Amino acid sequence: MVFRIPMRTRFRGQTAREGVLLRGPAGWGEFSPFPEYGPRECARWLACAREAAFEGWPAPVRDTVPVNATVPAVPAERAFELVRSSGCATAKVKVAEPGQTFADDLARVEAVRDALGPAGRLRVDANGAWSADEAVRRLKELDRFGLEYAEQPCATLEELARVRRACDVPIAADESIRRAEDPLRVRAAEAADVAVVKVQPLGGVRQALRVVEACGLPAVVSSAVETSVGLAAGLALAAALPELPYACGLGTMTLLSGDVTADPLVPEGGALRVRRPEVDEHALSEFAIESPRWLGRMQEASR
Ligand SMILES: O=C(O)CCC(=O)c1ccccc1C(=O)O
Ligand SMILES: [Mg+2]
Repeated sequence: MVFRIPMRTRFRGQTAREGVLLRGPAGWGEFSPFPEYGPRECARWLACAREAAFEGWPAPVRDTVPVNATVPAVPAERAFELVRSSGCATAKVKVAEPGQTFADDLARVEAVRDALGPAGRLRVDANGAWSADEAVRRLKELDRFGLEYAEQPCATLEELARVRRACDVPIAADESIRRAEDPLRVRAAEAADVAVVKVQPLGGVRQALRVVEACGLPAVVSSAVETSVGLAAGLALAAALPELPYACGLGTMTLLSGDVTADPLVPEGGALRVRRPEVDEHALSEFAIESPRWLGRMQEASR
């Protein structure tokens, strides 16, 4: 069944999340690759949905997973409110949004530090938008608000490595880790201190566990802004990792305007309880759409 759920705030240039939910003997799985992704990339997203529906996941080693509040490129006052109401002790702030200035970033990050208090952890995510020189300058400036790390400040591994050598802020690789072979490149280039991993692009929980092991870096499990069905797969990965030193980016349910379960995976006291919510047929019907395009995408991904 195909769904379309409007987002509360534009994120990654998107105003709604669409995808397919499939049901198998092990439960529901979500297939929701972003619109621009081709069949080869989509095949891994589909493998993740199939694992969820037909195999299930490895046993968890913890029963709660701390999460960060995710702060889109919103005005400072909104950012403050978002973090305050999240109950999270860690926040991730989007910076370098196209059409905005560095003054906007500084104001947003300052507001988030105010909302968190001095003990909170604050990370920024530039989605690869800065050059290496720009990143070094801007991270040094933003670090007056105390940064836990900077996620993907630049696009390439070479740039990430240069920034990592030139400033004290730890570097996390996100877009640089999309395929199973990527972590080894990140490690070889000494480009990052932290690996951000997402279950759908990596092809499921088992595959992602292997990727993290091969990478040898501490992992942060992050969502692709999924329904609770997709989030549950990320949560299963975070719950099964031998070590989890950082809060995960799985607190994104509140970015969507609705969910396919009556019991959404939203953080309580800054953490998610490890579980797999039941899909609710009534909630599902509210967001169901007809879409031959999505069924075609799924077919192409299975070839
Ligand atoms: O990490 C988080 O806090 C939430 C997930 C997130 O930011 C994200 C979600 C979808 C696509 C890209 C990104 C990103 O990390 O840039
Ligand atoms: Mg990111």
